[in-house]
Amino acid sequence: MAAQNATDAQVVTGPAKGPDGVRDRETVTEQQHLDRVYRRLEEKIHEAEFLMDDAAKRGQVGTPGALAERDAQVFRAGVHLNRLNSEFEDFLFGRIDLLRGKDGKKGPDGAYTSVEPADDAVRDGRAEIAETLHIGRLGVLDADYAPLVIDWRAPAAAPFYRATPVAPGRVVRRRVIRSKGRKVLGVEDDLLRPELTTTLAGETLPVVGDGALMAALGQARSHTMRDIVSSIQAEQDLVIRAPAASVTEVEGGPGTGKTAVALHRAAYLLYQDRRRYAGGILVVSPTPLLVAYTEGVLPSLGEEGQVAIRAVGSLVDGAEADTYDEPAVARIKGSSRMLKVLRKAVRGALDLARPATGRPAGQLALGEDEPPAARSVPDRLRVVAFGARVELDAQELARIRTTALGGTAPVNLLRPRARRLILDALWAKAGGPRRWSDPELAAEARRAFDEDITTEDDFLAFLDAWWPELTPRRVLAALADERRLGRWSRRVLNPREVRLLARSLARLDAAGRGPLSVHDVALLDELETLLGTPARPRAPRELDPLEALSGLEELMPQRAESRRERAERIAQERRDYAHVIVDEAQDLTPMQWRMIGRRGRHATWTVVGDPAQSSWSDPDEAAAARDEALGTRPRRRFRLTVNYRNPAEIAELAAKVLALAMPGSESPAAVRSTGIRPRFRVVGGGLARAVRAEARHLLDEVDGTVGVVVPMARRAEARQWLAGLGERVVALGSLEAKGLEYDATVVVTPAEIADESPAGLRVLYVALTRATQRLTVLAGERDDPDAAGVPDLLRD
Ligand SMILES: Nc1ncnc2c1ncn2[C@@H]1O[C@H](COP(=O)(O)OP(=O)(O)OP(=O)(O)O)[C@@H](O)[C@H]1O
Repeated sequence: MAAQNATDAQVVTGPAKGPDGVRDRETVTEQQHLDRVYRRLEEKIHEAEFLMDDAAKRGQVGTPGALAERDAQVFRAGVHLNRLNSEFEDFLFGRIDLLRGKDGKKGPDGAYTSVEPADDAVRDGRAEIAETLHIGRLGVLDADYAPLVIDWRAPAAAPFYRATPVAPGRVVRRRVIRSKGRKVLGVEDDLLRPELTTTLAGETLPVVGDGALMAALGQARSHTMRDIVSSIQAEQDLVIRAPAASVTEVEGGPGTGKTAVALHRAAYLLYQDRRRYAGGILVVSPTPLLVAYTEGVLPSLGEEGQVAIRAVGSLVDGAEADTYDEPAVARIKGSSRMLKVLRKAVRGALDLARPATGRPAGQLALGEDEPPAARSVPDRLRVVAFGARVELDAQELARIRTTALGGTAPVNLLRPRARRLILDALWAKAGGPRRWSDPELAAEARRAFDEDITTEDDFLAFLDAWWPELTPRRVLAALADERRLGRWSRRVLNPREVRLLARSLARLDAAGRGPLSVHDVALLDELETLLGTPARPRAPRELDPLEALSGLEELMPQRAESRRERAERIAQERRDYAHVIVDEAQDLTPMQWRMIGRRGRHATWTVVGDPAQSSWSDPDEAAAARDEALGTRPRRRFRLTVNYRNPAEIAELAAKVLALAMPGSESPAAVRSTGIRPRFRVVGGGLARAVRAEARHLLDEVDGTVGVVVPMARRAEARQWLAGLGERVVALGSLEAKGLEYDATVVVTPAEIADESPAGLRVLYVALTRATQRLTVLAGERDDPDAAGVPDLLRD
């Protein structure tokens, strides 16, 4: 690991490569340790199987005590089996050799806890290694409870990530072990106190190779993200292990590891406090593509099904957004001004249909399949009471509705109140209060009166039509009527905005069915809160006593749902999380912040983002909404400074756009350079041909993936351009590129991307920072390319 804490973008080169003999010997040493670890794991598997067996027998005894004991044993044994049987690519990946510490105290993992060396640990530039720790994905103790492997999240593992030559603590040598399954492939060392002569078991400490981090960064990319557990850098480790109190805010430019850090932090929090966080962490991602790209990371860290990772357009159950609004519409839908409009809409929506003049209540057409908006709102109610007809007319009904709607309670929850007011009015009109002088008899008569009326089918039909239970989708669809929307948004939206918004929602039918955009989903969520869901009797759920033990389901194959199903179920059942992680936070609109805020009212938060990559046009408004969602909770801020994704040559080009997009902001320092400069091509004989040719060229150049980033408006056609080129290449709209990375990218017509929205330059900056190895820029006419094909925006 050569570049630990390479905050100034310089690779701290490790010591010279050891001779092959030393390398082989050290590899054998680590192989022996790994063999020991696996032998111990096998013993544990046998133990676990025995426990499972034994527990099953105890279960047959059948007393409550025996059952509880069986449950606990099955659970523990199951946890072991499940973990031990997992195929880890590199179960063991690190080792640190440490000096004697200040005191002799040991932690629960069997390692010494002292961070600093004892005063006399070094004498005359000589020291002995007093402790060697191996770091891996899970902790393993030997039969005597001595640590064979320390879990990467345990406090004792922190020096592996944090020690630097400037502040080495007790660490003398840090070793990255490359292994696959049971085989050690090689080791790379990093000497943190090169000035010392250090001995290990009497021999001079051998040191081998360098470049573990660089090897990781240079690897070909696939369509799924890898974990970085063996090469987390010091500044990243500080974020991952930051205490979960209140809000942890992380900023950093493209490629600084924000997403990786956020996911590793989720795993760390689970390790720290499983009771609190299991099933209770929500990660919000900007796009379904980024969800798909990142969702394998937590399972590879041994945390399966415990964290809900959801795209911001999929946070509302049953609403899967697959459409992007044009920027002007997105801007309206995302703005907090929409809150005022929606507040009016939920109350106004009760009057959606035209009054059905002259039609008596009880003869209303209320066909089940009829869309709600087509139903008529009755303008009078007639009942028979005390042998006479009693009627409430349109004016009286309107008055009752206004009274019922007073206050801010959710509209659907006000229906019982409205019903009561109607019965009061009918009772009064029928002369009920005058008929009985005895209060008890009067109360009895009133009860009978209410019961008679409310069990009439006609009355129930009236109520359903006059105060229907509104759904968020129905109200959203109601905004598609320009005149109605104009009324509800008076002095909030201007006529042009009203037109744009209404037109964009015309995609939905009257019941709100139809394609939703990402921004519609936040509106639906807001509407759900404003409308409220009336309590309904629930079907009693059959309880299995084993379910009381958290995490058990995933261990019982015969009953288990798939892991993905489980994660989805957790997400559906939970509305309020213990920890909310927001990735690409700079892109959230005020309405989206409100939606996410509702899911983390009692949560602690980790918020990662980069203002320079924001595709939201009004950052101040979004910042205000973010403040509101996060409330007054104290915030701890971190900054990541090193770009691990882009080689310096690509980062340098992107920095030119950054200077235009956000003058004065700093680019993160690229940690490596490839010597390969970005390529420029001018679109000559047609865009499709040029893009296809360039994609082909790059597929030959790299082993992994190629991403072709196009303006949003060209998204659909771009997929056709690449047809038949295979799975390594994908086309994506500029907004979809967020958070993703490819070995090589083609950025198509930068000026068009920049012109697509007020935040277009920042969107272009995102597009230019996706490549790990190669970048080609294809300039169109609007790019005004120079003789070398360099677009105007990318020139010095
Ligand atoms: N310590 C590390 N060791 C190895 N690889 C790393 C490390 N840190 C980051 N990376 C790699 O760098 C790349 C960028 O990381 P990541 O996507 O998390 O960055 P980001 O800050 O979220 O970027 P963006 O803002 O562009 O979305 C990933 O391939 C990640 O695996």
